[in-house]
Amino acid sequence: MKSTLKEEGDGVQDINGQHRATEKQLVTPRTSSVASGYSLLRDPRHNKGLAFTEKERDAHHLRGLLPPAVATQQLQEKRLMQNIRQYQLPLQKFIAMIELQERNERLFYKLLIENVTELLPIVYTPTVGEACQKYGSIFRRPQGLYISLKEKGKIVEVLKNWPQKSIQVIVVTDGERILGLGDLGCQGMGISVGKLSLYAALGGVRPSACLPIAIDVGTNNEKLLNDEFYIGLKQRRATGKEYYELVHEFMMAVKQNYGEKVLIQFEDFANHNAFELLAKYRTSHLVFNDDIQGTASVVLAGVVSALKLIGGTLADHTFLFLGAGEAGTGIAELIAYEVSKQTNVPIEETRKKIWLVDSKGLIVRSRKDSLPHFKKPWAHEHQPVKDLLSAVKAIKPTVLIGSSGVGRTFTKEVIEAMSSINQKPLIMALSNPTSQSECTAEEAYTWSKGRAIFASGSPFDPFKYKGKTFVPGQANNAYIFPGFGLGILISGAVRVHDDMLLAAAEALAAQVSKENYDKGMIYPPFSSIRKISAHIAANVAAKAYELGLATRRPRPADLVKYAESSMYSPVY
Ligand SMILES: O=C([O-])CC(=O)C(=O)O
Ligand SMILES: [Mg+2]
Repeated sequence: MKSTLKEEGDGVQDINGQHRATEKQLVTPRTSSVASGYSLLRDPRHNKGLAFTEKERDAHHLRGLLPPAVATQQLQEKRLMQNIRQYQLPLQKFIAMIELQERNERLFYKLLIENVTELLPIVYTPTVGEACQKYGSIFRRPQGLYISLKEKGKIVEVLKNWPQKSIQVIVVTDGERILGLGDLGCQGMGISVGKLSLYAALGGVRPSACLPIAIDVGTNNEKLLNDEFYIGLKQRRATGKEYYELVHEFMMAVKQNYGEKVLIQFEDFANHNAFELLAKYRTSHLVFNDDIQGTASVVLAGVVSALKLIGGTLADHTFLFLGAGEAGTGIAELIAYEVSKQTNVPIEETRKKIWLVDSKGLIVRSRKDSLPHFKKPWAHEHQPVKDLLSAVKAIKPTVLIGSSGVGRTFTKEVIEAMSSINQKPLIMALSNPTSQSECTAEEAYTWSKGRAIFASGSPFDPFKYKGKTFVPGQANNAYIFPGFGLGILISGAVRVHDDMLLAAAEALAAQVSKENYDKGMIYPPFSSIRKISAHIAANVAAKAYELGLATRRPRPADLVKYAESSMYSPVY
């Protein structure tokens, strides 16, 4: 199927064209038309470097500005990969990739798509975490919009300063809980940029339709407050009314500027704000919280897929979580919701096979009054249990999920206890980056004597145990949000519904092959992520139509094909 719109000039396709005007129609004093000559070489969106052909060199006033050799995109890729592989440190590779993104965007995406297994850990988790920690000292060009308390009252104006006018996806963070690394303030921008690079590379959303945003209300990170290179406001975090007013102004300004159909992804907000913002805006805006909803969907997919290895139905299993924040309670709720749909048992009942441990021990009824609202549904009847190991012994879970943000908490004793209860314990160590993972792949396989089915949020290399190679899966929301976003855009969905998260999980689980299972994998490999994303997008879009939330008419007959044909291609 042919895509409906093709943008002039940059050879990329639009996937949600209803509101869109072409770049030409949108020319205002703030935008410039496509550059030529010297400025073309410095325009990352259109630059091709040595790959400009003889004809293009004549047409765009490039004669003499480039050396005589004409390279293919493949040759450019080869050279760049050679260069990147020479760097020892992941952060050096990260900087090389950012510089490429700022120099030649299409080459950046081509490289990322074709070498996704190697480069995902560089532009994304875990390296992006280190990059955010050091963002001030490695700062180059701004890659997104910074909205701080100084911009209060002027946010519409700030949005207008961004050169691209037809935005389809915004990733916004306030930097308070970046991965499992805590408060990184304004330097959380690195996460917004990284997530949106994945929207384009893995989900095929046009890069020019993506807008990374950091909301800066200060930071409580002393180290950053005392860091001379810190790029954010040097003050402690604003809270309460001041905080909520700024966020509200932002939400309203987005709608005013870009209309109803821009997807706003909340990323790495602290628990106390994440739940509240999602609840507040999900009925009035097209919002998605990646840490609550994206993580829930990817983990549900992993558990459903793992049933082929561990047996039983979803309803047969007992779940124990370490960590009862956004990820933990989000996953727990989506699993309970799915079981309830499958069995026709009310969700209040299906929650009872899901237990959560937080820093104070097992969440039980006697603690209910002192719990924040998002933990209350999990306060089941049980005597107090003080730590994870005791909880494993008391609850006897079949599935253990780490979402605590605290590394090395799945100890040898915990994994051994899981292995004594289960023939094939399912162990998911979700916290990021690698330093915060609840255990390593090596630990899970060794301590379970090769019996664990293991997946983790951050990537681990395959591990050989007693002659067998185990390939750990990466239970990271990166599998979900790019395809999920694409599904929203191709259907013109105006709201996110939990059933769309189930649809995404179902599509992802369906992509795991026998070959994958044979290696112990419960997710398909990232190398086929564009295909996976198209299937996720199609399933999400189908659900949006079914729920009456889709606005694109007519509904494309073959949604997988339509998703594929709508995807951004970085080929020159
Ligand atoms: O960014 C990632 O790798 C996954 C995620 O959302 C988080 O850990 O907060
Ligand atoms: Mg996150």
